[in-house]
Amino acid sequence: MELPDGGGGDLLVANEAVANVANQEELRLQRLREWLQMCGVQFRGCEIKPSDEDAGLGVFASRDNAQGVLMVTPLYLAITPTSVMQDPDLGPYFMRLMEESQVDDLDDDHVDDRLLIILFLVIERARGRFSFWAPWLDVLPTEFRTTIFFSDEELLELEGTHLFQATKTRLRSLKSSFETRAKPFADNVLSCIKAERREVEFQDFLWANSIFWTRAKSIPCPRSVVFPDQPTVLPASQSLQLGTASTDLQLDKAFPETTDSQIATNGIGTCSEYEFDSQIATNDIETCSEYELAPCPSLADENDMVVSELSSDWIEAPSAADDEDVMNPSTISVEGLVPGIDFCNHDRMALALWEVDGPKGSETGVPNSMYLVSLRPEPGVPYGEEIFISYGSKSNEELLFLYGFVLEDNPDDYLMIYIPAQALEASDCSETKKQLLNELKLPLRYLVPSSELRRGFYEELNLDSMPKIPLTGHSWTGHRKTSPLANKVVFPEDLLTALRIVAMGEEEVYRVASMLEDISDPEAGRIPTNADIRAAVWEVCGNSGAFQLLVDLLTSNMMALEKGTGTEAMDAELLAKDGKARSQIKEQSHSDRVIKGDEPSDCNLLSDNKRASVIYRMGQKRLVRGFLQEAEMALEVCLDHVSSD
Ligand SMILES: C[S@@+](CC[C@H](N)C(=O)[O-])C[C@H]1O[C@@H](n2cnc3c(N)ncnc32)[C@H](O)[C@@H]1O
Repeated sequence: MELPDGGGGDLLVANEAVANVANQEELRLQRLREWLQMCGVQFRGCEIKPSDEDAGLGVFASRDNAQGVLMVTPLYLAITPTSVMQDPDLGPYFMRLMEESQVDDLDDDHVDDRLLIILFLVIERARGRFSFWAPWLDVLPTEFRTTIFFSDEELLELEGTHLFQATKTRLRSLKSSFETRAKPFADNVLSCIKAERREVEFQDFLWANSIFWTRAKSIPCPRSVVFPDQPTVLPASQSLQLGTASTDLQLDKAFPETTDSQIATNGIGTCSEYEFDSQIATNDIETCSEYELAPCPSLADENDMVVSELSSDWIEAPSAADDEDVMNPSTISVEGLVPGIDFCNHDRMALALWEVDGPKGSETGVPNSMYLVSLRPEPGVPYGEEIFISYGSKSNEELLFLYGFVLEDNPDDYLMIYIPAQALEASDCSETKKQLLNELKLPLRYLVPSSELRRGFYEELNLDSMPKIPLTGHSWTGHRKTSPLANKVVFPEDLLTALRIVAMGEEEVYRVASMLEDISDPEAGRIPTNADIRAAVWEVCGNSGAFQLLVDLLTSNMMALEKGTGTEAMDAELLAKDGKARSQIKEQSHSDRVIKGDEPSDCNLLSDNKRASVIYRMGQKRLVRGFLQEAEMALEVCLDHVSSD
């Protein structure tokens, strides 16, 4: 057919190219489905396909009124430290690596369970078509929107936020880990096995790292899966490679049934996936190790942000699962990837979740499996609707850092308030203060949920519940009265105690020390308790120094944010213009866009990374403003209270 103008030919070529890509994608998906089924994954009313939400692939109802168990993945398919060490091809290399790493003890670059899985992914991907996992690896994302993938220019959109430093720190530590551990190991292994590539690059490591953190879960595994009774039994992947019709049966034998009781499920309420936020909210430095964008609590440079450990919510906080382990020794929490269920996208209000079925398979008929279950009431999920799970109540800071997306007006946002180590270091009697903080196990950084603002001074006054004054019964306690408005204070008591300690002047330190001395009697075995220390600090300091320091900290926090990227109002304007441009684009028909060959150019349209950054940083500015107002009002109230005494 003759085309009316020369441009028509180009358009045809462009459209053909688009169709070609779509066909390739469909082929890859088909291969994935067949592979998953061959591996024993059961689809019971759902399928994996591209998500409408610009979120890559997702899981969708494949029939009307889908309900109950929708997908089952046998746990022998999970990639866990155990499965890596038992891999028929790579296991011996990993065993040796672990042994060597124990001897080397390279501080930061030791090989932990997570690095083990990340290295496994790096190598399997480089093996290409020789990898047993190829059909799964082929459909996994190759591009990420997490901040470690931001260009330098995009990263500047985060200047002044916690994520700015955290991203740089994370990249530095990944680089070091790649050079000292990952590359030498992976290149060595790849030179000894069948593989498409013999060398790996830093980008491969970043890819594997992102795949792990965006998809890994803490799985309450039956003990028999983690420690199979017969380690010499043919491991899962090798049996599968044989490609026999009875693959499933062979695999089942790899993990013999035990007499252990049915393992506990990990649904909402019991699964720590859903409790990660509360872990953070405890502000406990020990339990908060999953996600620490915090400044180093040791006396590092103020700007030396660390991400000592980070976690996705696919990886849940350890506590609940650990509790489960203690209560039920037949399960052990193991971090790993579970092909199939790992395609579920996040919705904080999701009505589906994953659970683990025990050795008897009483929920699914598949012993030792993970399953996706929809709790949507009758009539269930309609055909074609996406089935989401909740990754937990996550702030935009976490979502962007760990998964590469944010939620507008995220109700789970929080503000990280930290006391710079320098402020402590530069203050009077810093050593004594450090001792007090250590004694009371008070960290220097706190996560304050945005929801706290709902009960602050700027909400309706509520004087019903009177504050509790810390009383220990010593003659010197109870003199300092608390303002009746103290129940409006939105900041955690631990943060206030830490601030009181850091803000103390020399004289106050001596007074606290002398009060504690009063009640000490080492010969009688009487030493001040933590409650005594808190009470003494309260008696001497009250709240004014703490609130003044807090106001100063939040003011400088706001200045850093605004110096980096402008005011909250400027961000709001950027988003409003972007929103307008986006809706205009939506109005254009899809075919229109295909014919034009690319996205309409609109200078108001923000790139996805920039838009996510603006949403996140605007939320941070809003929170700093809100908490600063609260701190200023609290300071005013407590100064009034002191002067009226
Ligand atoms: C566990 S994977 C889910 C499957 C993934 N969509 C895929 O294509 O393989 C998690 C990733 O999915 C994407 N994702 C999940 N939920 C999302 C959401 N609500 N909005 C945007 N992206 C989302 C993010 O890229 C995230 O890092």
